[in-house]
Amino acid sequence: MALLHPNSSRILCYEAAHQSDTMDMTPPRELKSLELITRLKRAPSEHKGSAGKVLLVGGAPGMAGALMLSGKAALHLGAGWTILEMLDPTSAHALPEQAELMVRLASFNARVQLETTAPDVIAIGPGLGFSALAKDWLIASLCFPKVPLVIDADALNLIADNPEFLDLLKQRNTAFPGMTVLTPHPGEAAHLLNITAAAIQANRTAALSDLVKLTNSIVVLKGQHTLVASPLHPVEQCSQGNPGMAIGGMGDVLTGTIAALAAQGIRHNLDLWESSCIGIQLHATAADSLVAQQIGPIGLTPSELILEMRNLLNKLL
Ligand SMILES: NC(=O)C1=CN([C@@H]2O[C@H](COP(=O)(O)OP(=O)(O)OC[C@H]3O[C@@H](n4cnc5c(N)ncnc54)[C@H](O)[C@@H]3O)[C@@H](O)[C@H]2O)[C@@H](O)CC1
Ligand SMILES: Nc1ncnc2c1ncn2[C@@H]1O[C@H](COP(=O)(O)OP(=O)(O)O)[C@@H](O)[C@H]1O
Repeated sequence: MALLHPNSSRILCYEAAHQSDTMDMTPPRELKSLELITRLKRAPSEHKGSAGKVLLVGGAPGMAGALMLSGKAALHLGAGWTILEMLDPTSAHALPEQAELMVRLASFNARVQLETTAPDVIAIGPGLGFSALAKDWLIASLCFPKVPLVIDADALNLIADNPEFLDLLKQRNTAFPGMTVLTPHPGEAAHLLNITAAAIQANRTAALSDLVKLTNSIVVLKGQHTLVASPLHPVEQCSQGNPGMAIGGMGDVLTGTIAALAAQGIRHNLDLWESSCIGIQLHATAADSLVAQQIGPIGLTPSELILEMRNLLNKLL
């Protein structure tokens, strides 16, 4: 399994180091977060400011779709405003099929842009790439105070490759505990821990615990039976979900979903941990619901999942 990795001695050490943990480890608790959705019920007087402003960063050339999917998810899961900071110049324009999204061309003044926009939640990573512009936005996001921050995809790879970004992440978590969530798939988790995806999959609970220790963040380890934990919360496991979700863009949708829930949560008494847990379970439950209607597993799309999440959320209010 993991022994094919060029750095196989590191993996052997990793697996050996976790053998005793594995034996002692109690199984993760089952994630049961959907009852929290009632907190999102809106008072008759609420306005878009109550639902919060989500700013999403990513969409480098060739991957604009990733950011659009996150944006569509944020919009349909209830964010008051959804702003896309798009890195691809040819895609940074209003989207006729989703005119509600506010699309901007990301430029090299990320810190000033963030200060001017004053988002309630930032999410960074879907299709972000590894350019100097991507790094500028990641640094500015990590340094932006107080608001919940969702870190996904290439933003995780940038943190894995640049120790100074990991330091910024830790400083952020010291100053604002519980305000940052990372959503790696096993490939990104492997990059962060400098092991293989196979080693992550061989002991997901131990890998998650190492990711929490490494980053001091809330961490969502995606894949079959997604796991979530934080420095303050033991591991919980999502029982829902299915292989119909194995399609590019599904993770981007989760990122936008968590961001939208966290933005509403600010005025609806949901913290980032709770918003992340709801997002994970709603995402997987919606996929199961679509498969039960024969919309998948084959050919289930992230865009269809967004609409099913909206249905479920409104049913559970
Ligand atoms: N429409 C678009 O523009 C899309 C753009 N995307 C972007 O493309 C970039 C690359 O991301 P990708 O995640 O596609 O590719 P990556 O190369 O980052 O990761 C894929 C690899 O991760 C590992 N992996 C992932 N999930 C796993 C699992 N459940 N079990 C075991 N191994 C697993 C596998 O080794 C797999 O080959 C990101 O910026 C992403 O946001 C993707 O989100 C797909 C959609
Ligand atoms: N077999 C599976 N069972 C349950 N969930 C899955 C399965 N395959 C993928 N998923 C879910 O789909 C999503 C895929 O995310 P990710 O790999 O980041 O996609 P992308 O980067 O292409 O948007 C995650 O939420 C993951 O948990």
